[in-house]
Amino acid sequence: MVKTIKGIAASDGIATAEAYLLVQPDLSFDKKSISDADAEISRLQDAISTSDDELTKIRDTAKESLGEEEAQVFDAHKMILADPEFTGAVEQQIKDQSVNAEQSLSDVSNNFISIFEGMTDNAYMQERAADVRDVTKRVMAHLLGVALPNPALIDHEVIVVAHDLTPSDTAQLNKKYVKGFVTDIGGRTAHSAIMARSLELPAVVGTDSITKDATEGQTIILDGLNGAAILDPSDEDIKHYQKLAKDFADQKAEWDKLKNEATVTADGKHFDIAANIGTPDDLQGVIDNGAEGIGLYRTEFLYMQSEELPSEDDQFKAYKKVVEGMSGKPVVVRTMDIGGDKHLSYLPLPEEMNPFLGYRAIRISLDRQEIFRTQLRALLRASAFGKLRIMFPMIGTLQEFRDAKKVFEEEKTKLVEKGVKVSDEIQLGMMMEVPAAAILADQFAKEVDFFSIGTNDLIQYTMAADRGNEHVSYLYQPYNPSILRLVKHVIESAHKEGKWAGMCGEAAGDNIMVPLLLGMGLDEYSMSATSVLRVRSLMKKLSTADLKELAERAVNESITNEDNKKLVESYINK
Ligand SMILES: C=C(OP(=O)(O)O)C(=O)O
Ligand SMILES: [Mg+2]
Repeated sequence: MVKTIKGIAASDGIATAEAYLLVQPDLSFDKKSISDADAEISRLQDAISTSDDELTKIRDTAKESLGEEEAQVFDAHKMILADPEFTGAVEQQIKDQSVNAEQSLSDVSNNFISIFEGMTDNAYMQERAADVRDVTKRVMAHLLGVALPNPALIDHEVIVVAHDLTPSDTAQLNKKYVKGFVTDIGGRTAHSAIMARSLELPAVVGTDSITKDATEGQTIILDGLNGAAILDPSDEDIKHYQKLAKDFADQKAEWDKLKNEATVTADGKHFDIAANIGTPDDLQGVIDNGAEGIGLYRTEFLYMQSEELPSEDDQFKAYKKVVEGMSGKPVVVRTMDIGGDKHLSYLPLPEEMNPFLGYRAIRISLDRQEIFRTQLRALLRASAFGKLRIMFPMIGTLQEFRDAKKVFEEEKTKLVEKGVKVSDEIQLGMMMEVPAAAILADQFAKEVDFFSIGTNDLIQYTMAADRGNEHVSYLYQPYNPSILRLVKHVIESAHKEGKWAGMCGEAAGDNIMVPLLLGMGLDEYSMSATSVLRVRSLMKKLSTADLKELAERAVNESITNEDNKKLVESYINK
């Protein structure tokens, strides 16, 4: 029977395919005493050998579809299974303590994990903890006879159904077969949603219940435009959505015509529309969509896709590729923004009650300066190949900005002394995403070269509402006058000091927000590459002269987010 599940529209597009449940099974077990140790060891060996066969298959498929680097992690898993120190210890404990294989595996694995995680001065060994955890899960699933989802083995078109997808889960999806995803939790500005938009994968998040509603192999229509998943659709539904998909494709073809045009409003004012990227692989999408620069390169994805801290040379290659690939157009690179919902398996962070308010971004960089300095050296070297700008994430105090700038200057001086070529025109700016900094924007503006407003975090922190929590997603209110006042203050403060202000949060590509931002004089708009042409088309129809007054009303007269949504809608439809 047809069932429609509502959620949050996270990435545009419509897709129809079979459901693939990416759901972690229950791996809990009871401790049992056993009398026949040999039989128990043979059960363990069967589970290990099945896991090993499975890993060979996964590695080969991953290599073909995702590349050598992504496949290497599975080799590391196979090595653990082949390591007699690990498997021998599990067998020994079964014999010595007469316990079941599940208990012994769990004890030995926990022991290895805590030893590896304790090696705080050896990043390589720390990484092995994540591998042991993963491989233990696989063997445990076989011991318990439950199925573990293996997304790397997907070989036909599917829509992934999951409770949640981490950014690294999302990075591993093979676009050839995965046509979209739908999750129980999450919000529009969570990083997996942002990645879905850059991968052009339709996505619906925050449905609350999709993992319970959908069954493996069931047909799903995913409506990423309106935020719905239709399970077991009728012929009529299929026809309706085919029409919607066609209209969307026609609309996109219309926008495509603007690809080689500059972004100019109806009254002849030029604005820069830039794109946000996560990896150098996203560059093609930026060029295909005619962006006038890169306004945010989220470099943490380079760290997340690596098995260890990326070396200076590896980083240099990635940054050079992006800067060079943009052929002289500006590229704003943000230094590593780890923490919150972005993790590195090889850099275990302390368990925190509130990770978004914790040890993250510039706070880590200033504390672990060897990581920060390596990144800055790689960036400085890449600066010789194009128009590089650097910004720091999560700056909350002027002291943090000054400290980060000092480290940058020190690394620059050292490289110049060594005769390394670096650009003398690198602008240094900051993300405006912490309310404390936005309120003091007038003071920061004297010391930075530019601001880039990160509305995803600025809204989360101003409204005190977790950006990834669907239960409070109604508080994601970009047009709320409280947010608009902060944004206006940031833009005006920049302009007073002769600096520029951009926005790289998701709101920069929002149809209601854009007219307000034009009215406030925002200089640069950076968004998912797939939004660039839609926004260029919108700006062509707008006149900044009228919008100044509209923005004034939105900031000074309106009280709610809804008021402002209506205000802009009635202006556009007039
Ligand atoms: C652009 C932003 O950064 P991120 O989404 O990576 O936190 C933001 O916070 O708005
Ligand atoms: Mg942010």
